[in-house]
Amino acid sequence: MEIGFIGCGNMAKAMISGILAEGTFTKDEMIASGPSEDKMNQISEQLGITTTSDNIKAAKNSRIIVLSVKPQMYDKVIREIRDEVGKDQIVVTIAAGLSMETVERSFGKETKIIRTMPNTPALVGEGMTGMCMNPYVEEEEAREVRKIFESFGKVEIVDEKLIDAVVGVSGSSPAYVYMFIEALADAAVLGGIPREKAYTFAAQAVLGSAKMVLETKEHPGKLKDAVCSPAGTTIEAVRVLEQKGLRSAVIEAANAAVEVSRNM
Ligand SMILES: NC(=O)C1=CN([C@@H]2O[C@H](COP(=O)(O)OP(=O)(O)OC[C@H]3O[C@@H](n4cnc5c(N)ncnc54)[C@H](OP(=O)(O)O)[C@@H]3O)[C@@H](O)[C@H]2O)C=CC1
Ligand SMILES: O=C(O)[C@@H]1CCC=N1
Repeated sequence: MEIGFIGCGNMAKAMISGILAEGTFTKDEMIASGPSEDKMNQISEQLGITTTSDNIKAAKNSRIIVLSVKPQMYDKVIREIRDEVGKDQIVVTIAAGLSMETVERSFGKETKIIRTMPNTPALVGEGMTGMCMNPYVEEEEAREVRKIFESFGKVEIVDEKLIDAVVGVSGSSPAYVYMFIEALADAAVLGGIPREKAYTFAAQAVLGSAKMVLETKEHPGKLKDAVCSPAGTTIEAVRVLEQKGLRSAVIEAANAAVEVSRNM
């Protein structure tokens, strides 16, 4: 197998779907493992990849091993598979709060580790991943894993000390953005728009705004100013958002996520 996922929950499924949609690997080149045989059979039916309830089988047979369990499960899972992981295999972590040093300590030997922080929009090919690697990883190997992650979105190589900040800005942030979309859609419903259409209006406005930032490379403040007509509707909404502390709420919220990741 080219790639094996140990643990196949929300994040692994998003990544696998993204990889398959892009054709980076075929179904036959991927394996995933998890504790529940029933759940793994369901995933095999849904995604068409090989699944197993045996983590050792998934680890032993994969060139690249993605540890996609909750951070609290890492040590247990690594102890289970470590004797089967050779020095040529690449271990990719996606957990918040777990340093490469901690992961290497659990392996108890020199191990090629690539630490990443992806996000769930990988499912639709619009993920954002922060990535770093330890010195045992060859440049070519890092390039390959980067390419895999680029098959479902954008990738930035960062220093490991910045990964906690990546959790705040992109790992966790889809949740805050969904809350914003939900609230905007509620306001649309209040204004008389049917609920289903309200989500389209709200989500498309967020998507388009994000695209404007990425594609025009203009400062977001400048783009905001261009929407605000003098004495118009938007500046009134901006006034209320400032009054209610939107910016401060977002900064405090993202920083709270960063702090949890730092202290995990
Ligand atoms: N969700 C997100 O947006 C993001 C998550 N992450 C990271 O991804 C990792 C996984 O998160 P997420 O996908 O949300 O979590 P999930 O709970 O959805 O997935 C974890 C999976 O691990 C399985 N599992 C539990 N115990 C074992 C075991 N002993 N061996 C193998 N598999 C096991 C679970 O199976 P079962 O359900 O049967 O118990 C479950 O399917 C975390 O480390 C998190 O920090 C990173 C970026 C974004
Ligand atoms: O909530 C979490 O801990 C994980 C990490 C980033 C997004 N979800």
